[in-house]
Amino acid sequence: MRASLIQIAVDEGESVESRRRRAAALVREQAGADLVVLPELWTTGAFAFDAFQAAAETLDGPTYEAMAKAASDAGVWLHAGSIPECAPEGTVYNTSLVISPAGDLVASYRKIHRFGFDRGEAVLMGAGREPVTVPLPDTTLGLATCYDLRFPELFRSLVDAGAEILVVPAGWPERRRAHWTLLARARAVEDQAFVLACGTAGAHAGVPQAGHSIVVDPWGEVLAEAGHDEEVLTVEFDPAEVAATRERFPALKDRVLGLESPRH
Ligand SMILES: O=C(O)CCC(=O)C(=O)O
Repeated sequence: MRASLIQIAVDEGESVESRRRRAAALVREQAGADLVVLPELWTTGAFAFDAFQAAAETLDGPTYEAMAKAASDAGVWLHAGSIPECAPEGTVYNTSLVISPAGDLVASYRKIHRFGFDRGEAVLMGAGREPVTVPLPDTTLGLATCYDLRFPELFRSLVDAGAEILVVPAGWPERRRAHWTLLARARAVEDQAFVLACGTAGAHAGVPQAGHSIVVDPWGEVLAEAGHDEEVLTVEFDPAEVAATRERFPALKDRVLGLESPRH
């Protein structure tokens, strides 16, 4: 499988429309890849809280339209990152879209763990409730978004549902870059899965972004890592390595579920 992670720059000086055009052009340039991934909230920026409401769109809105066309022109599976989704009842969610090479929306995932404690996304957006996996022809994707990376139980539920490639679009800040790399590797090792974690470059709302998109194999080895600036990170790997790793080192089979409460 050939995957391209588009670590697009999200800077304040650029309009949403311009960035959408640039993202579509970058997706088209990935013709020949099997899977292309964009980051979290790349239309507005993950920290541009004031922009969420105005930029919120429906699942069939302008970002889906532009990305569906780009995916079908390039003939790729596209994880189009996430958008501020305006749901029919008016709630805004941080929602990822997966689009087939025919341009169909095959899955959407509303971010479950909202970031910000008592501000930002945590108060402005609704929380998703449903983990989502996406079957591709030869493997299965498990979807998570940014802050979700800190919650291993979500990833275990994706693995239990058959996920072999964990795709994590993010808008991770530079300040906590060490956590990003460490957590991406931890999720890969403990879940014996590929992790494709695609962040943004640039700076918006006073928050410099980490970049450093990363692809980790089921043994925890880093297959590729981007730098700090806008970049397309391309990597080739064999999804069958997941089954081989789980067979060779069957730690997942030793899970003990339903533990009793700790004794005091
Ligand atoms: O967990 C972190 O440090 C960053 C999370 C984040 O920026 C987000 O979920 O938008």
